[in-house]
Amino acid sequence: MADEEAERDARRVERIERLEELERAESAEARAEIEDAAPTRLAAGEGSGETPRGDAAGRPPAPTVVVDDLHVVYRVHTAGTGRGNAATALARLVLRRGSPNVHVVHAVRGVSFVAYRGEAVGIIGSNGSGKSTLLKAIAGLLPAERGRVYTEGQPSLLGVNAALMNDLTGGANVVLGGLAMGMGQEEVQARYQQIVDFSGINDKGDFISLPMRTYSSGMSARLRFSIAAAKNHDVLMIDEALATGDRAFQKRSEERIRELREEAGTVFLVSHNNKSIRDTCDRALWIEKGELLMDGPADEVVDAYERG
Ligand SMILES: Nc1ncnc2c1ncn2[C@@H]1O[C@H](COP(=O)(O)OP(=O)(O)OP(=O)(O)O)[C@@H](O)[C@H]1O
Repeated sequence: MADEEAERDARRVERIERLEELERAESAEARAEIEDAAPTRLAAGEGSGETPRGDAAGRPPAPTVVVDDLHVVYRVHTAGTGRGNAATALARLVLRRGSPNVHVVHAVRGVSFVAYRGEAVGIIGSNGSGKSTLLKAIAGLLPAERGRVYTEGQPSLLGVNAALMNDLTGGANVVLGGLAMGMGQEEVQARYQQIVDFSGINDKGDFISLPMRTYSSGMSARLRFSIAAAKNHDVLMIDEALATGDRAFQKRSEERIRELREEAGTVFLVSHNNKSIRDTCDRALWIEKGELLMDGPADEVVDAYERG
């Protein structure tokens, strides 16, 4: 048992060193050399029990996200009671006790996994189990209390709460969103109609010229997904967006997610819709109380989750 753990740790360290080497590599040739030199076991999926597919030449796939013993803690400052004085505050400092008014939530507890290019990874678990927190930490929006996250490229978190400007029209938000994702003016113009058509916002009238605050939550979520999905991402993380669209939109989204994966990206999908996870993902992580309970083929993990 201890040997297995030591072996796993050694593999993690090797993977991390290789990713750091990749980060430092100055040219595409140097990166290709490092990737070619990677021992196959570095590319084998830890915990999933599956060896991820390689490329057409049989080379092992490149890791895009390495999460290593990640812990994320929220500290919520609750309203004080007004009691206490400088002496009690000093005692707390000296005794290294936290403030009684700080509520600590340990939302992610020691999660480790490696995701690869071309994978779609579903994240499932009950309410409050830590799924969204995990995605935010991978996107770099929350700091790790302990452990580390390594990513290849800039991960994009697409949530139903992603910030668009509610007072602006849907159309203006398509332009803003495209620019914010790094597209040029011309590219945004070229893709504008495709984004609007994909979202289906104009299917029942000219809604795209109305302010977004007049949209239903489903319409807003569809437009957000359509804007984000217009670009190719190294790592795209989607939080529940599919749950809010109708069946036709969900089908289009699943198709687009498949394309994004084929374009060599990695997609993470948080959803309470088990069918979406089964249809869209090949692998799933089951998170419960902040811990990784199971990591494996999506069908097997969802089956186990449904059995409870
Ligand atoms: N901003 C925050 N401040 C403090 N605690 C938080 C915050 N966000 C989430 N939490 C807590 O962290 C834990 C994990 O929440 P998280 O939103 O990651 O779960 P989830 O699995 O995505 O839940 P759901 O399925 O309901 O969306 C919960 O106990 C939640 O109360």
